[in-house]
Amino acid sequence: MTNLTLENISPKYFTPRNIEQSEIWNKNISFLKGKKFLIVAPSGSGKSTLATAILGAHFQYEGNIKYDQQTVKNLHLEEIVKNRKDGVSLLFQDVRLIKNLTISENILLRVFNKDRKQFIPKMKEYALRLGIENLLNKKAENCSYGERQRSAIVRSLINPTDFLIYDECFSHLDMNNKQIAFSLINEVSEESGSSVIFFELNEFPFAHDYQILHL
Ligand SMILES: Nc1ncnc2c1ncn2[C@@H]1O[C@H](COP(=O)(O)OP(=O)(O)OP(=O)(O)O)[C@@H](O)[C@H]1O
Repeated sequence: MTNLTLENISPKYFTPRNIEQSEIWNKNISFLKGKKFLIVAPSGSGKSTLATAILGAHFQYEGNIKYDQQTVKNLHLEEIVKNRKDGVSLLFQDVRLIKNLTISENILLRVFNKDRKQFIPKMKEYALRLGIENLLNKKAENCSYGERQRSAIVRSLINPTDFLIYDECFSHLDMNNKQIAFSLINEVSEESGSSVIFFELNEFPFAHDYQILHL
């Protein structure tokens, strides 16, 4: 997928405050593969609503979301599921690791039916960068929230989709880990040619070259 388009979308179950000023709701926006975006919005303004709508997880919005020329609302469930393997992935705000699997098992789930062994060196390298290399054999349920967040970031990068979406993915990380994770996401996405779309409460407190959009 090279183009993710939002056509005049607005949520059905609530009306965002300041919707007229929004740079996204009720506008036409095209996210081009390879470009980087930071969507800034206060709590309750609809970040998770928009992120999950883009993933095709619900259709509770007016307007249309398109994957290239295809309208997401018209896709069959199997096509949406297929698309999540290589088109669009979302790191949910609540992380969603499978609690009784180890961190490495959770990470390698994103490899699907490819040969897992070939992804192990990359997993170890990313885990080392994020300081979780000693947790790979630990069950997710026994890890702290910040450790799970770092693990989920590795999972998102192990077999990257065309569009990588992150919903407040640094919320439990200290500044040092935030910067390390941000750099890793940039490096991997640039190598794979993926787009990155961050949803954040505030702008990043460090230098970046992301296009900022206010929800
Ligand atoms: N399924 C739903 N049905 C009805 N209202 C909902 C539903 N999901 C979310 N809302 C409401 O929609 C609004 C936006 O919620 P959303 O979770 O998208 O915001 P957010 O910007 O991600 O918030 P936060 O930063 O606090 O996580 C809120 O007022 C919320 O209560």
